[in-house]
Amino acid sequence: MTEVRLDAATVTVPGDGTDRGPRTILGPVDLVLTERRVSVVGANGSGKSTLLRLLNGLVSPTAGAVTVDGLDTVREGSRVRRRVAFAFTDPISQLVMPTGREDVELSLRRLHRSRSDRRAAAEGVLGRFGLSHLADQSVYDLSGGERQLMALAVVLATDPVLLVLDEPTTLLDRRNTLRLRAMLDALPQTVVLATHDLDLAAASDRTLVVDEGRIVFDGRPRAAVEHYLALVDEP
Ligand SMILES: Nc1ncnc2c1ncn2[C@@H]1O[C@H](COP(=O)(O)OP(=O)(O)OP(=O)(O)O)[C@@H](O)[C@H]1O
Repeated sequence: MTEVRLDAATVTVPGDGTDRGPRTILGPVDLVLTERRVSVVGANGSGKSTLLRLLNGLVSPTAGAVTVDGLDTVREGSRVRRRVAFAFTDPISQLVMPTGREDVELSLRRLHRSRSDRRAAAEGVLGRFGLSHLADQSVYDLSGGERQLMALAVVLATDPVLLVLDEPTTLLDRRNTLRLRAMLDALPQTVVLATHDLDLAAASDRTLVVDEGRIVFDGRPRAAVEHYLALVDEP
């Protein structure tokens, strides 16, 4: 079981040189996450991505601490990143190689030094995600949904213990959303995801509602969604 711990984690950004001074965009947040599926909901700009980015050290807390299985995301950043995969909303920012196969192989370079081992392992990963037939197609020629699934295969290739997903269904149609949900359901990994898709949020074990940089609700998904809807419906 993976444990994510935030101890008074706070993110303050410097002033922008105008009249705005430093601004706390998240926190302080105290959390211990051990559930297999955690979702994060909140309005645009509420701090969801910032919270997610703390989990693999993409953002460092300016005060407090974040640990994953006891590893500090700042002091032990590279060890944390080997355990925590992060998938961005837009898969094209994840796919850096011309084809999915090359991208999966790139992910595997640390695990498999020999080129032939890497090839074989990549084939296995692509097969596992039903993407073998798209492996050699330019990533720019994939549909949005195919690209999203390919990006997930790339980050999951190294078998991370925690998968962090920032709005994974934003670019997907209903069919691909359902495909992605089925794929997530089958994953053994712990998943923390931010989403505006309230059905997806409700399918988790625990939901956090973020508002203006604070966790304003933390609990059962259905109750969290109701809390969030009441919040956004306020005049
Ligand atoms: N590096 C930064 N410097 C200054 N402000 C930032 C920085 N990163 C985020 N912010 C601000 O912090 C707030 C929270 O941003 P964040 O991306 O976490 O929100 P979000 O809930 O993920 O939003 P969305 O649903 O629109 O993706 C926003 O007002 C954003 O402009």
